[in-house]
Amino acid sequence: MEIVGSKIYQYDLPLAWPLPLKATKLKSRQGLVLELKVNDADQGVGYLYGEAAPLPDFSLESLDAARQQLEEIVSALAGQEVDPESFSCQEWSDQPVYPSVAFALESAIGLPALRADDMETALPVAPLLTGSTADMLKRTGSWSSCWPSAFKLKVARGDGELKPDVYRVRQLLEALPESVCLRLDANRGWSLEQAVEFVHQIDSDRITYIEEPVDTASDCPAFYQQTRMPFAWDETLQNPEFEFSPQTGLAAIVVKPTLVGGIRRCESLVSAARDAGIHTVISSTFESVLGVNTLETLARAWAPREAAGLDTLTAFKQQLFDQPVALWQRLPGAVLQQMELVWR
Ligand SMILES: O=C(O)CCC(=O)C1=CC=C[C@@H](O)[C@@H]1C(=O)O
Ligand SMILES: [Mg+2]
Repeated sequence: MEIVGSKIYQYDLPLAWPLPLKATKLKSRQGLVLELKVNDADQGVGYLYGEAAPLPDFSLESLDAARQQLEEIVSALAGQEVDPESFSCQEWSDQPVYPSVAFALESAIGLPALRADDMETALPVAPLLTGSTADMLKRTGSWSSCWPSAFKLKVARGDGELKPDVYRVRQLLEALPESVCLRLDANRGWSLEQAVEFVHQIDSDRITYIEEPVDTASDCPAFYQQTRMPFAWDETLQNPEFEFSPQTGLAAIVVKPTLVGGIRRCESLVSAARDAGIHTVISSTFESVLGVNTLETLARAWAPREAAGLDTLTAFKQQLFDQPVALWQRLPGAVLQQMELVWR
């Protein structure tokens, strides 16, 4: 496949409420959309898209740095032949490629090769509960479709106080059918003692796992030993030096390509986890609908039966687009015009 041309657009989409991250409350979400014009021996000329949307507080690269690196790599790719099945963007840069940039490039080029034949069967998703306990109970209380296997919610957001989390989890478990579990995410917000104490105060049988339960990752095995509560890795995977090796008590890896890297890096983590019998949850980072659609394709390819962590579009007041966009087609003019063309 030949890269015939490329453009980079920038979006700025309002969020439905200020999104609490670590230090920041985000009112609008910004990101880059890469458009590649390609010529494929079988398909002819077409358009492929990728999204680079570093998340403030979570990504190490800024939007400007991502944009600059994306420009450098697409310049190097102009007129070049690439193999969608093995394309690795690191081969086109002297610098370590930022995760968000690798995700944009490798998903734009590699996604057609990963698309499953069956894109119709619904992908299971673990809905993300946000806001106050009342907001969460309102959402679960008016649940009208099939119950998911699990909901996800954040814990350890207070100032070290365990009580609010304990009450919230107890209330939710009481309100939900017995068959529904919770996935909790502490984002490394607890000490080992706090995490252990928390588990002792809840009905741990209906907690699938706690993502990053403790502030010191090397304490995870001790956490499991003292509680028998499975844990999952998210932040741990974001260390570029990280190499997968299974640990007792590790239930799942929560893979966020925008924060971990491109298809090649994520694929190697997913396959190492699979070999070790560890679950993979593909998860989003508040990307636009374009990025979330890409992540859905990856989830179908890598972990089709696992409830994916893709319930983040509800945070947007307005979506980049509402209609399905066919592969190889150019995005409609009205969608492109909503964004700023920042490079061509
Ligand atoms: O993983 C999911 O189910 C949804 C996404 C999600 O929870 C997150 C996305 C990005 C940053 C955090 O707010 C949070 C996480 O840490 O997992
Ligand atoms: Mg997490």
